[in-house]
Amino acid sequence: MEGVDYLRDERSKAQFDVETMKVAWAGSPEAFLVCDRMAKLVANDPVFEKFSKPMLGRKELFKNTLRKTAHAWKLVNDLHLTEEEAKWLRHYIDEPSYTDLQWEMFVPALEGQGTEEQKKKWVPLAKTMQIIGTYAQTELGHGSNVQGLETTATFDRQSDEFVIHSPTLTSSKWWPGGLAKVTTHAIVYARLIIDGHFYGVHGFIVQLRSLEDHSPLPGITLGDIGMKFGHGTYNTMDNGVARFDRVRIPRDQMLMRVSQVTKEGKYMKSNVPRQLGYATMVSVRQTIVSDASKALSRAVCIATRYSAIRRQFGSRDGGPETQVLDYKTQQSRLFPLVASAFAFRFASDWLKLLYTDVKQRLEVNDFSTLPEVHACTAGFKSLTTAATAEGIEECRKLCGGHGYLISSGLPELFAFYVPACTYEGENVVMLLQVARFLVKTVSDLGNKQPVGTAAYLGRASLLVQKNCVVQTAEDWLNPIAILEAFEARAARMAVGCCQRLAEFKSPEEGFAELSSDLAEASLAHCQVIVVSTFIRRLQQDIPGRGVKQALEVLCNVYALFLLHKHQGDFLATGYLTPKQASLANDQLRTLYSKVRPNAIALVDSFNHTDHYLSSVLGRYDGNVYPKLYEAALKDPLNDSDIADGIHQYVQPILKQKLHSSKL
Ligand SMILES: CCCCCCC/C=C/C(=O)SCCNC(=O)CCNC(=O)[C@H](O)C(C)(C)COP(=O)(O)OP(=O)(O)OC[C@H]1O[C@@H](n2cnc3c(N)ncnc32)[C@H](O)[C@@H]1OP(=O)(O)O
Ligand SMILES: Cc1cc2nc3c(=O)[nH]c(=O)nc-3n(C[C@H](O)[C@H](O)[C@H](O)COP(=O)(O)OP(=O)(O)OC[C@H]3O[C@@H](n4cnc5c(N)ncnc54)[C@H](O)[C@@H]3O)c2cc1C
Repeated sequence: MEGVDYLRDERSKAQFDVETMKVAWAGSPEAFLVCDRMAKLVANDPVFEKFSKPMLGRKELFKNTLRKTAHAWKLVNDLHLTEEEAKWLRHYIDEPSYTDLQWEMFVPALEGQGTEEQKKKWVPLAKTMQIIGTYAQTELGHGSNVQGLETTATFDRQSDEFVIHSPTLTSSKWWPGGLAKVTTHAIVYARLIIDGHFYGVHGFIVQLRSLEDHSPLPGITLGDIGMKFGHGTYNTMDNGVARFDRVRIPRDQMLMRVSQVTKEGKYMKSNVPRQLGYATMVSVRQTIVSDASKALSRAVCIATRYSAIRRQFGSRDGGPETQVLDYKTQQSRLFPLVASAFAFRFASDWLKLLYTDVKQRLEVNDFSTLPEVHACTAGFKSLTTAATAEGIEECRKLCGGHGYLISSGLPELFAFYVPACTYEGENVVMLLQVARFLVKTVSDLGNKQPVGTAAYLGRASLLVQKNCVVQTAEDWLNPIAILEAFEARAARMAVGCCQRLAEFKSPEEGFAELSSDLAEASLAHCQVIVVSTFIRRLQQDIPGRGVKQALEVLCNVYALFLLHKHQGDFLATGYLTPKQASLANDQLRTLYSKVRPNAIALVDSFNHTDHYLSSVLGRYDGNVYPKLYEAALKDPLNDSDIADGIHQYVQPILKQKLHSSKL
């Protein structure tokens, strides 16, 4: 029956004001209004329909996304949307497309690495979509090792040009989004060569296609790299390959904020560190953290609503069976993920502030906080994407068999999300960047007091000696106890690694040998920051009936779940006793009971539309079974009772005359 809310009873149990929680989740009343408006705009526009996507072939998928992207751009202009609104519009359209690269990478690369003159020329062209650009860094042979890229940019003094060339097969640019069929320009990362000397990898603005007829320019070979994991998700995007055969570009198309090449061929370094050439990656990693909370919130919304509808076992005297959401095992798998979505949300808000601060500093050539911001963005990127990818898969399993149906929304979400663990810095490689920062910080403790996110390491000598004072399960509700446990474990792991590094012949050899331990120490460090960010968020004013209390429960769930998951670390580093670890787990069970009545209201607070969720299991009204049936009937195989191929391939088998020996 239409109009019935099958989750009404669940919603009535909420102990907090959902509307205010929506604002807390969005970040501010203004942010909530923008998201809400853009979500509804997309949900109510038939052009953005996406339920038929799984049935489309590759070419149709790609064209369908081009059509949606063109419509979105028209809306941006017709409705005079701000950049922020346009970003949310893209988000809710929910289809990887060339515009992701245009806005998340091409424009930021121009803005961050271009000179004032270059920005003046190129940024307006990009922002009005008169040119469409991508970020062409990765090659067939190298992705993580940026300094190992092989594409060359050789300066030709005579013509005042750079010659962009792909000298080997492995130097082919490979992966850039939009490159295969759409983009007219790219920031191509290449080794700069002047008079036979190498000057490291730099970014160059290269025009790829004619602005008249869209054909590739002479000397440039472009193509698609082929189908990717999952069907209807990343295959909407034309990730591409590019080869350059001595393609000439004017000298002023090298991005010259970090270093310049004069027309005489002199290489000049600005007063800025070369790492600024990596600034675009910092910017996108920060966005990826924010996207992690969105993707995880989507998965847990589906799994929580479905778990309230789904019933198995426990019926007595013909009464209703137990909602699977009431099983402690279901809660212990699901509620930490709900809590993680909130933790990542607040961590990303904080990271945004940190990034905004560093951006302002970079503009006035203050590079002092760049290493810390790089470590934070790299570490958070790794922590949040790994947990989100695992979380989406866990949500699929939490939905039992139906979770495996495309109509559950979870397989496509997983396929769409999982490359985030690889792109923009492979997750382990990113943790090793955090490790470099940690090793430096710990090694320097005698000379320099660490600040910001590493400040707790300044108390390392104390943290390696102190023991946990928790005596009861209730003691684990104290944020000071929680935070100290995380700091002590992280400090002990980092200090332990540094002590063992000293036993090796060289730091490089030690770093390579201990890299697994270093990656674990880095994760522990990042968890300190995420937990402390959540705790600090709760120290702020949070209006609304019961909102702060509900968030406090989630904060404790997040922290104690991590403590339970990594109790091996906490015990091995000697800060906790097994009894204290067990008390934490007791408290965790109590906390799950506190989350239970609020479960549906918490996921309602994400304010996700049914369009965005695209999940029969996660429908707002909980009308799962009739809609599952309806969705199944729409499968093309159900167009007729007798499918194509039955007469040709099945009936002959059924009608075969068997020899008696085979009977
Ligand atoms: C939200 C929308 C999504 C849009 C779709 C996304 C589509 C995907 C796009 C992409 O994937 S684009 C390609 C992204 N590629 C990568 O992320 C490559 C990963 N590799 C690297 O980032 C680096 O090369 C490295 C692994 C971090 C460093 O390797 P290496 O040790 O060789 O570095 P060096 O060049 O020698 O520099 C080391 C020095 O620099 C510091 N550093 C490294 N990165 C940064 C940075 N981003 N910002 C600031 N500083 C950085 C590093 O810590 C070292 O410092 P020191 O220890 O020497 O002080
Ligand atoms: C969907 C998608 C979209 C992308 N879009 C773009 C784009 O628009 N533009 C672009 O330029 N690129 C893009 N990329 C490429 C992406 O940035 C790279 O794939 C990524 O940086 C990882 O590099 P890699 O493929 O070389 O992995 P590798 O580095 O080859 O990783 C393979 C394995 O080696 C390990 N490893 C590597 N180095 C080390 C080390 N030092 N220590 C220990 N272990 C190590 C890794 O942990 C991993 O397990 C995209 C990739 C994907 C999947």
